[in-house]
Amino acid sequence: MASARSRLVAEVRASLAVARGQARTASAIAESRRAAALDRLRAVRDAHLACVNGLGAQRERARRAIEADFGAAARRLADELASFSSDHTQVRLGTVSAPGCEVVLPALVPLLDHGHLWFTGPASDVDAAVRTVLLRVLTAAAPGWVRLTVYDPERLGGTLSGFAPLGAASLVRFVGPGGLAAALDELVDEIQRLNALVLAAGHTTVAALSPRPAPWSVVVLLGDAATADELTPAARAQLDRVVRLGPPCGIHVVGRGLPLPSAPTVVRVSVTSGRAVSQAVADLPITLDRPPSASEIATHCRAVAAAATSGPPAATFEELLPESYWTCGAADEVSAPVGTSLGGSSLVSLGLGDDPPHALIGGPSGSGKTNLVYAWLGALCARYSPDELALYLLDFKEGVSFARFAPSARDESWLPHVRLVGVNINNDREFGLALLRHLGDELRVRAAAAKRFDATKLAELRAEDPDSRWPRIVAVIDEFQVLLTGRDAVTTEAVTLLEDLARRGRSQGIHLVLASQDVSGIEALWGRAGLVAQFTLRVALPKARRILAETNLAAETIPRFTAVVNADSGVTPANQVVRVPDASDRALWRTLQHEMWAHRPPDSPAPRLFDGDAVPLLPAPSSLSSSAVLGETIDVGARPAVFPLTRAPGRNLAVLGTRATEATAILTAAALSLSAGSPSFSVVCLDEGVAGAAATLCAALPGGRFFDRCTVGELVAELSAALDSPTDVVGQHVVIGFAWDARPPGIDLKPLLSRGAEQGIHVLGWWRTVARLRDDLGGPGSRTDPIGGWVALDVHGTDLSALSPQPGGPTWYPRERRALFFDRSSDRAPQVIVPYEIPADRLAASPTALPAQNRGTRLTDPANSDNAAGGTR
Ligand SMILES: Nc1ncnc2c1ncn2[C@@H]1O[C@H](COP(=O)(O)OP(=O)(O)OP(=O)(O)O)[C@@H](O)[C@H]1O
Repeated sequence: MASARSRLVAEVRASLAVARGQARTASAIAESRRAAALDRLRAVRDAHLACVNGLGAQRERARRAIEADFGAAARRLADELASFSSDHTQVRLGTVSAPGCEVVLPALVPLLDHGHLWFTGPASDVDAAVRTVLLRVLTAAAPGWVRLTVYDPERLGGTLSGFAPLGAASLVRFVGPGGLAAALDELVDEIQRLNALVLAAGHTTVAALSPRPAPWSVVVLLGDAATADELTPAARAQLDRVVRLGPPCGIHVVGRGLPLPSAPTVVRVSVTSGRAVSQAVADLPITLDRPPSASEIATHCRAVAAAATSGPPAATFEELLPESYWTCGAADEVSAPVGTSLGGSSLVSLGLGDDPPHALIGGPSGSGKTNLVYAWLGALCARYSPDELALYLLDFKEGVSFARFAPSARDESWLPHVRLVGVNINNDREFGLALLRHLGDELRVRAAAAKRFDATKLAELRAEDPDSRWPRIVAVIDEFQVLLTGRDAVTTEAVTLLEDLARRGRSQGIHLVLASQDVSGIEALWGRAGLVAQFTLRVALPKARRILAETNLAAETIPRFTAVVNADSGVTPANQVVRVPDASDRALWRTLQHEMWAHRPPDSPAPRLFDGDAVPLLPAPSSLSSSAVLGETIDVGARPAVFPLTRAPGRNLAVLGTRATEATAILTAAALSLSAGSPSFSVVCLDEGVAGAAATLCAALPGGRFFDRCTVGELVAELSAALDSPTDVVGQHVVIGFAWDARPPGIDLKPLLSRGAEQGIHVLGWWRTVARLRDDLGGPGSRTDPIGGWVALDVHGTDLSALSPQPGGPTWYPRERRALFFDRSSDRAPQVIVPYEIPADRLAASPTALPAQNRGTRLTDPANSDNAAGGTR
């Protein structure tokens, strides 16, 4: 039993030993596996760490690379933007910076050649931004290539006063309140002209043209709610056109406060307190640049103006004059400098001869046309003697610009070259016509002489006929368009004469210089291509329109006191820009004129001066005359208009109209001039208003008899009776009748008017209406030939139809101190005359005059045939 137990114990023990062994083995295996797993874990951990470390370094490298690229790109962009801001098409408002980016970028908005810039916000903030923009634009473009038009109705330009120095180069213009519409009209005109130019060249913008034909025009509109009223619907439509069509033409609007139409070209910027925001810079907050101070602006603008007009100093007027006077010959041409070239110091001359033969000068009022003409005339007259050059000077504007060349009460000298001066003739177009007729006559004289000598041009005529004087004639007509305004006989004849002179004057040495400020004047010519083509010398002052060729816009860009001179009909390549000196100084001119006057040829006549505002004096009777002098004709010779009293039927004269002073002057001049002959006179006065003048006249007439309402019947009866016994009439008798229409009823003038003249009894009478004269002739439908001549005052042309050869009457609009005279026996058409003023000494009582109340001596009394005073009847 024990052994069994022992065996059993042994067996258990052995089993337990085996089990323990097995457990130890399993444990050792597990331990070694755990160790291996731990090793693996460690290795993985190490590898992970290494990987993480590598990735971090890599990421750091990548981050650095990205940052470096970003910095470089930002700097590149900043550089590009900076270069943009010096490009004139973009304008810098301030700066923008993106979050997280240390680089600050310029805030640029497009303007020139792109669009418009419209600000909103408090006016003072906006105005500061506008000043920044304008100064930037002026800085970016070449000097002279940006022009400003400023509409600032509230402060009358004060908001942008710093820009005023640009005015010295005509680069800024301030438009006053009320001027907006006109300024917009001008801009639209300009767009139209530039568009035509651009389209003609096959482009769409002026920027595509080279050279650029016109500077940029920046229109600054500083309006507010109150001034918005000035934008009438028409002005609004024009503004709309400027906004839509301006940018391709270089015309841009900048401003605030007006309802600017929306268009893709308008960049809007909202401004407040030094900050701004605009879609054009992605709505990023803009920090506006510090606005320039007024003094900074002024300094800069002065520099721009100076640069735009820079160059060596311009010649003075004295420098245009030669060292010795009158040394040049005019056989081939007359030529003289008018200034120095822009940017240079060489003198630029204007010449007239075979080519170019005639000149057109244009420019708006105040642009310097007259000054240029003075400069040219001074330089010409100093070079050519009066035998070489003759001047005819006419000025149709109100003013006396050429009067200084004629003698006056203060200065007896004259410019010896001047043959004729017409001033204040704006209402006397007839005087322009008279000059053209005179030149036409001269042309015919020269053409006949040339034919005799077989000469084809002036140089040949002068060579063939050295003993005669054939100066070149230069006729200057300022504001000549006045002559061509009106569809009447004056215009028609003037155009015909101009055409003839322009065509044939070239070879005969007759040259026309036409000046005008008015585009319409040039346009009046423009319709006559043949005429304009002869004016190949063109001179365009700043802003002159239509003087140069259509596509030549040089006059738009030139500064003040310069001119584009072009001797090839205005085509662009022939442009020469000249700086014209101040030649208007009176003292300088007086010295020059005195010097030349002192050396004038001994037979040099004083020029004829026609002053439309002056009243001519009745000339002294030169000879015994049988013609009545009525007034001065409007012509070069200042001839008196005369009405001969021949013994032919109808040699009676009617003065018609209600202007008593002028009617009296005409009748007085007629009677006094006739008194140089040997007629006897009766003076009839039927209007109390002129009784004094009539009595004075009567007293001045040798043997004059005076009749009034009470006695006129006796005179008419006496004269009518004399008609029936012609042998009773001795010598010539003239009845001067004041206000015939006021005579008492029953006194019939018809026999006297119809049959008197052939028997030596002439009636020179004043009727206040044409109808009353017609009544005295027998009523409507009666013959008017007893009135051989008439002088119309304030009577309309149509009223004169029965007395005039033109159907419907002459074209006549009554005007002060002018009358229309027609002599049936000699005139084809009536002519305008100026009634004379009667010198007081001509009205001194005649020693042979009868007392006023004396109506005595019988006309038919042979004892009175020599007009000696006789006894009373
Ligand atoms: N080159 C110049 N230098 C200095 N002053 C000048 C010059 N040209 C013109 N002026 C001055 O400018 C003013 C206007 O000139 P001017 O009378 O010649 O102009 P305009 O074109 O004839 O004008 P308008 O047609 O109204 O008569 C005058 O006072 C004149 O003295």
